[in-house]
Amino acid sequence: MDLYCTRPGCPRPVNAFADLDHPATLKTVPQKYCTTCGMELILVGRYLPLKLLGQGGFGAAFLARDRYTPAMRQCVVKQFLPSGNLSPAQLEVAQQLFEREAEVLEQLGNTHPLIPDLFAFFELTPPSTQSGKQDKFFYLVQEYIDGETMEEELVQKGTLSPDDVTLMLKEVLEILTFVHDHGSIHRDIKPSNIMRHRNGRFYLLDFGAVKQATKGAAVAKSTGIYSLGFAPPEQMSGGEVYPSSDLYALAVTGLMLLTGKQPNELFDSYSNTWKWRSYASGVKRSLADALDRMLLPTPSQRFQSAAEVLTALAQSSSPGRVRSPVTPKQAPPPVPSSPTALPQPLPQQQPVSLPIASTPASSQSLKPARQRAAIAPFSTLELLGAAAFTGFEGGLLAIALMSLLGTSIVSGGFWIVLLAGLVFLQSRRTIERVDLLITAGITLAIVLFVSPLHRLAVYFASLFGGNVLLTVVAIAVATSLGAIAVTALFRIIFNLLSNFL
Ligand SMILES: Nc1ncnc2c1ncn2[C@@H]1O[C@H](COP(=O)(O)OP(=O)(O)OP(=O)(O)O)[C@@H](O)[C@H]1O
Repeated sequence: MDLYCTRPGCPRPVNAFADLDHPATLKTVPQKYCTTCGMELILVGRYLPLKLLGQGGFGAAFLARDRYTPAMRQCVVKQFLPSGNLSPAQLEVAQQLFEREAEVLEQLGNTHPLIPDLFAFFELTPPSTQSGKQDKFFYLVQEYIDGETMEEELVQKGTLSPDDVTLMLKEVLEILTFVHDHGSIHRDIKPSNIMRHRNGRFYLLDFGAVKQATKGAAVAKSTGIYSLGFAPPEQMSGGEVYPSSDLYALAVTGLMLLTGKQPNELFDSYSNTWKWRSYASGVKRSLADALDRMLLPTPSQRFQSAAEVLTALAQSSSPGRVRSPVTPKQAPPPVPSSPTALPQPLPQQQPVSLPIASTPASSQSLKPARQRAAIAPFSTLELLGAAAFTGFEGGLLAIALMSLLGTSIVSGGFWIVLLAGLVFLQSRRTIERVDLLITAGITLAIVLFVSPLHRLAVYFASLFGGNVLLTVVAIAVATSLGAIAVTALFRIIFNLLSNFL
């Protein structure tokens, strides 16, 4: 079994322990330590971190198992890990936010089925890697939701259907009704904080930014923790936030899922309106109108509760033409180009900012979601497959071009341009998987059946006594293997470097 070291910056966090493959040893072994940095791996002797799930503004999240439950229940361990050089005041505020997430999960998660349960909250003080010092890490263990965030779903699907979006909105609105009724405001609703479980139910995650509202008034001063592009004007300006502030962010989330576009692409700053309807078809009028009302700039103009939106959505309305958007009476927020949680003024107007972690995982999360939505990252297998294809094509193109133009600068130039074009098309995922096989098959057939294109292979076949078909295939396979080897070598070097740097 592999255990993941949770010490921030550990150069080799993955530790393999063959003895832990035996359930009896796994249950009874007192502790395991990171072979690189000496950090204890079994957190409080109970939780086994297996892999890094992601890294947000205030910490890292790990998939883990609880060895004190009969089925070694899966769970998520979140570690408090504020990034950057924080002043003691900033650190305290950031720590308060993390502790608040634990408190809210304990209150809300353990009573609502669609908010993750809190399992544990503890701190560890392992010896630091700098001699004589001690580190201090805070951990929060919560229920693991086996599914995908809406952000991940958007990456795969491009857009979601209006019915799917309505389903998501209804479930999240039900959860928000519960959250608001309990005097809290989530304040960070966005696609990456909504998860669809494999059983189809939607969950609301990440209560790190939640704000307890004053009982009765149901308003709270903004702490300035929000996600750009999703937060309403009152939150952006550091003013009071309301239940309708969450409705605004939920509506932006809905637009993003319906259109596959980023908030800044949908917000027209010239007319101060959200212009999204032309990007989404088949949206029922009741849904479109509800979204527009949730997006009004003044909190009092919006629906006043999640329950009101649910009622509006329940009203039947036929698909087709929808009314034009409601014109806001007040200037909406400036919509920035990247929907990322950013540092802002903190509670009681403290001039404190909380920078986001600058680790590789976090910098990935800082990329505009659209880039990730457009092109999914390549797995190692896909990368090697692409290398095999490029090498194969490279071999065939070399035979064809040299047969036609000889071994000249012109044929070399053409070869490079064609290969670069193929690599570009693959990098954009314009051609992938079965397209690669079809393209390789067609190119092979053309080179084999158009005789001027395989003159070079005829020459080699006569030299070595083989037949033309085998010579062509042998050259293409050899260049394909060469490309795989080079790519694998670069991949290994890249992995090694990223472990050390
Ligand atoms: N309870 C959970 N169950 C399953 N996966 C989870 C759970 N909580 C978090 N995750 C996964 O871990 C990832 C990181 O979560 P985390 O809350 O630390 O950061 P984030 O939401 O990506 O960032 P930010 O703090 O900027 O909102 C999430 O994107 C999600 O995929």
